[in-house]
Amino acid sequence: MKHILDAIQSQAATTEDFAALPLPDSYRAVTVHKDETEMFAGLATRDKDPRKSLHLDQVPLPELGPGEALVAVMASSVNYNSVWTSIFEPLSTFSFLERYGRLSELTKRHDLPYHIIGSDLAGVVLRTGPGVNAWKPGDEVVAHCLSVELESSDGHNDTMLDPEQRIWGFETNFGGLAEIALVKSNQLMPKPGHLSWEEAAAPGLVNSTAYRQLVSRNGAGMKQGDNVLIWGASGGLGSYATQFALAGGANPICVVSSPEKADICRSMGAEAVIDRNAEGYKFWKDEQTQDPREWKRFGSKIRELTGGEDIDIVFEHPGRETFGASVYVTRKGGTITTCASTSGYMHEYDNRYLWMSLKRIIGSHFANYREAWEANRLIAKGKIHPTLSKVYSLEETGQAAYDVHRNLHQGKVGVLCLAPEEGLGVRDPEMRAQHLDAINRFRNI
Ligand SMILES: C/C=C/C(=O)SCCNC(=O)CCNC(=O)[C@H](O)C(C)(C)COP(=O)(O)OP(=O)(O)OC[C@H]1O[C@@H](n2cnc3c(N)ncnc32)[C@H](O)[C@@H]1OP(=O)(O)O
Ligand SMILES: NC(=O)C1=CN([C@@H]2O[C@H](COP(=O)(O)OP(=O)(O)OC[C@H]3O[C@@H](n4cnc5c(N)ncnc54)[C@H](OP(=O)(O)O)[C@@H]3O)[C@@H](O)[C@H]2O)C=CC1
Repeated sequence: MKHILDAIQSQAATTEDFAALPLPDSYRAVTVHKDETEMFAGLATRDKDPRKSLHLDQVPLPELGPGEALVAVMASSVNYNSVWTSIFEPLSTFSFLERYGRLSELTKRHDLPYHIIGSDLAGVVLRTGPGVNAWKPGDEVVAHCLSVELESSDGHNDTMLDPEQRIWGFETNFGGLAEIALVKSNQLMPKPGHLSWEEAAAPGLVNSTAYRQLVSRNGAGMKQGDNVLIWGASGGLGSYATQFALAGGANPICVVSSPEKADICRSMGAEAVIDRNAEGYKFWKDEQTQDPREWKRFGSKIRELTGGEDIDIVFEHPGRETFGASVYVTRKGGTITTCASTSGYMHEYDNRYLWMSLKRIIGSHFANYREAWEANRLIAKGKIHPTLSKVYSLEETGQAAYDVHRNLHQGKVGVLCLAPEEGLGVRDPEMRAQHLDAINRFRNI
């Protein structure tokens, strides 16, 4: 891999130079193993430890197919989907690989006894397959994680609706937590020049998801002045949702679980912040029974912070624990938009508050290429910033995933893949200097 890294670091290598670089037969990648999917059987979710299930393996280079690209990965990031993969919940991701493998001769490549995970990358294109014209070896890129086949008419209005829609590195193999990744070329986007490799790799998945869920007309279609309730406002998704709300002239009401996280939200510019731990909300009296008085206490706190107004849009992802409260505190005609259920996917809410007050629940999942492109463009223009806190080496990915699983992190956790150290890959230092404080806001806290 050294000659690849040297070419990238030289900044002088041409497209032809990159195209002529010999590719290795194998490379290092973070994997889960098919024969270990039962290793945590009987343990509580919290006790399933990604450090035990994530391996760093030497794996063979996959064959390059039409419309695809092989990318040298300089840096990646940990997403919660990699936590799900590593604890084999809600189901083992090998079932996704087996299903994908049944689709065609080419997709059979993905059905292996190991799963290379990871749904973000920043790096350099090494090779492109037949039919790829928009990208060439040597291009510095980030990759979004939408993988689609687009053979059906269903996906041609909004590619997220393709019946063969998958999340790369979660429902496909050859993901980004590795030295080399295999992507479809329509996952590629230009790497923002003012960011280092690890900063550029951090926003991708969560930034695109938050963009669709909150801003896009496919999601909540946020507008100026909206009161937006953001759960986990300093976490992966929430740290971008908060920035979108502020940049779009809305009013974020940020929910977090510690004074440090509340401070980060304030430093981003949010004024209304709720520390759910300090307030001691108990939306569930026991495993089966919610407590509407606690929804009301939460709603009163929101009214206190907004001058008496209720929520136009709830940015939901904790799921079971918070969903009843989210539906309750939404104003008449308002929207609850959800993309996940971290605390449990069987939600319960009082439907009277939904139908009588004409509220809507919108399901949202990742983003189409255009939405991911628009979200990346905002990063490239310095309107939205990475929220990278801590950076680990590829060897330490298990610990990185453990931090996210245990909610010990802030914003995003990065992983260096081929990049030998942090801070490399900046091509526009002048622009970087203009945004340095914002870029570093989450670092080392
Ligand atoms: C970007 C980052 C994102 C995230 O982080 S998201 C968070 C992580 N992701 C998750 O937690 C989601 C993980 N995935 C899942 O839990 C499962 O993946 C799903 C629940 C989403 C789907 O379940 P499944 O069993 O995999 O697929 P089925 O579509 O339900 O198909 C199973 C069989 O059921 C049949 N079926 C589907 N709908 C119907 C229907 N309406 N009526 C009758 N049958 C139906 C199908 O055809 C198929 O059948 P046949 O097994 O024979 O192929
Ligand atoms: N469908 C999609 O396209 C996507 C789905 N997801 C899913 O969204 C979820 C969140 O992802 P991400 O933001 O990256 O994860 P993070 O862990 O980085 O952030 C989530 C935040 O939510 C808060 N939170 C967690 N549990 C609860 C709870 N029980 N009640 C209230 N708040 C809670 C925590 O903040 P605090 O403790 O400060 O309150 C936490 O920091 C995951 O389940 C992930 O799989 C993520 C991206 C895309």
